[in-house]
Amino acid sequence: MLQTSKWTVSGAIKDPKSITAEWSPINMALIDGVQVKEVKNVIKNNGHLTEIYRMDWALDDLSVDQIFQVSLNPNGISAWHAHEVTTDKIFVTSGSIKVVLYDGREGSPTYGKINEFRCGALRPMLIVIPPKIWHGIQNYTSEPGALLNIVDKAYQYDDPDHWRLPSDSPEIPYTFQ
Ligand SMILES: Cc1cn([C@H]2C[C@H](O)[C@@H](COP(=O)(O)OP(=O)(O)O[C@H]3O[C@@H](C)C(=O)[C@@H](O)[C@H]3O)O2)c(=O)[nH]c1=O
Repeated sequence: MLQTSKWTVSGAIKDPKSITAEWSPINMALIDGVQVKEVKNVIKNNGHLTEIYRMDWALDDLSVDQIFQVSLNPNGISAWHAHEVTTDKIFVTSGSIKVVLYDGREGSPTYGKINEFRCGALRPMLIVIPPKIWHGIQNYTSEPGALLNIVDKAYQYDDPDHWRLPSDSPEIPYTFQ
């Protein structure tokens, strides 16, 4: 590196690499079984179109049994959720929402791993969350946000496939800031 005269000041720290050439965070090795399908908005004269889900993306061979929407108030947090047999396919459709995953499956090759995605209108993507993966969402903006959840097993009113942990559970090595 070219030696230059001293120009920094005490305490200055040089940035490490933080992003790949495809504009993804560098430490984003996915939890085993998690898939991400990034899409691009089609901008039209009168707005834009965004594909949410296609069977021919061939992400898995699961059916679509139900789609529901979750809105998240500004600065809202909804965490932690897990399902034993249901796969969540989450797509943030408005605002910007952080989607955080944690692999608590003992024996998994990515046991203990966290994935954090910032997604929404600015960076549209479908996140496939296999069963038994803990997940939480945070609207870290002051604007409303919403997501669609495409599931392969519809919500069972009498016996929900849904486990919860508090958003600040020490069991999951993640802190919502
Ligand atoms: C999922 C669902 C819930 N409900 C009811 C059950 C409950 O009284 C109320 C809130 O449901 P939940 O507690 O599951 O909602 P919520 O706590 O927002 O959980 C949701 O958060 C996102 C991030 C997820 O990952 C999903 O697991 C989904 O369950 O809505 C339905 O009527 N239909 C449904 O399809």
